[in-house]
Amino acid sequence: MNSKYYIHKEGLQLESGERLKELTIAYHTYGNYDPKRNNVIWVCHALTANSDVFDWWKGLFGENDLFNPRDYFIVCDNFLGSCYGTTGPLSENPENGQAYYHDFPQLTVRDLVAAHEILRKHLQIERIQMMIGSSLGGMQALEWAYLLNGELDNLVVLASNAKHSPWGIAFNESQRMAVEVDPSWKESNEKAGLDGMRVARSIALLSYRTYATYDHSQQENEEDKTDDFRASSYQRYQGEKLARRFNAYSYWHLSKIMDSHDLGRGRNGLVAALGQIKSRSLIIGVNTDQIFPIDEQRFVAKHIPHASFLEIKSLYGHDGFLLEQEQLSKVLESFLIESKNNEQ
Ligand SMILES: CC(=O)SCCNC(=O)CCNC(=O)[C@H](O)C(C)(C)COP(=O)(O)OP(=O)(O)OC[C@H]1O[C@@H](n2cnc3c(N)ncnc32)[C@H](O)[C@@H]1OP(=O)(O)O
Ligand SMILES: N[C@@H](CCO)C(=O)O
Repeated sequence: MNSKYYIHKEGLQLESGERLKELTIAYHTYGNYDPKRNNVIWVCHALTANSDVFDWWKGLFGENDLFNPRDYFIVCDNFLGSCYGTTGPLSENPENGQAYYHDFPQLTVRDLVAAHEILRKHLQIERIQMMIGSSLGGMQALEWAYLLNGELDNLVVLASNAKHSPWGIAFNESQRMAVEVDPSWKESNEKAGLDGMRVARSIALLSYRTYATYDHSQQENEEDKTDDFRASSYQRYQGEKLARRFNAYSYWHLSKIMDSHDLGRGRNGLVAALGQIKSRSLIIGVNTDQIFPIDEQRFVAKHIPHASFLEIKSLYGHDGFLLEQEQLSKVLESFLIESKNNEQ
């Protein structure tokens, strides 16, 4: 992946009151600052992605895509608690030299944003032309946009919300229950809870896709089948695919982080908090999203002073934000052109 690493020796005070003594942040940058340092695109990735945005968001980010290293200085960092290089449950706890495993502290979206802010200062980025985040990444982007003032020109939030819903929390709790009933979850090693996580990913996928997605991609070719259905092997394969690249501790924690998301907590509620966001904003929803229904994005757009709402169409439900690059590329290009015209 060729990540870069920043080690922040001062550590981080968490919202819970606990403290991470030392913090490593893994990140990627592509391109260079323009002479005015006004070409920074910062990406806040979603649940199981990583900082290599050119790898997982091709079609939107790449050498020949809208966000390319000739025109932009692109930054993406792996967020706190994940497992792609930034401090997480498998990292060494400086207090005892062992991996944190079950002792990793509970985090909130605000802690993740505090880590992004540490990296922004380390990279001496004074102004971000556009921040883009989707799903859990969109939660971080909104939270960070609330905290930034003149430093952020444009905000793009995709398939996300301002406070996680009871429906979303229920899906997350069901996934944690799957991890917790795995007998190996009680152990302290890298493989603990992996069977449970396989089930959890299968549950999650039902919220990321739709009836129509499965109807389209998992129909049987044989008429008289009574077992071994394609949809069954698909669910199992998806669990397996995640187990090859993730760990159950991070997965468990990330779902808790998502549940913690409430932009209005301690800030006189959501409407007041959204009203404080100064950046020009584009809030995008996927018409078939079952887990972050588009009314959530309409609400966000309605209460940010300089925001517009846009709906993209997809067969893929929530995961449409990762797959509909062509539609996204067009709308984001227009958004950036309008933004430049407004500046002149
Ligand atoms: C190191 C890394 O990999 S890092 C990060 C990469 N991932 C991320 O960034 C997270 C974001 N990405 C994602 O969540 C997903 O990749 C998405 C949403 C973009 C796409 O989902 P996918 O799982 O690739 O697509 P889809 O749902 O079409 O499934 C295709 C896979 O299922 C397999 N599959 C399809 N039908 C079946 C079936 N009936 N039975 C078994 N397997 C099946 C395909 O062979 C394919 O396998 P492959 O991924 O090994 O090639
Ligand atoms: N399917 C994506 C998005 C979830 O919001 C992921 O695993 O990161």
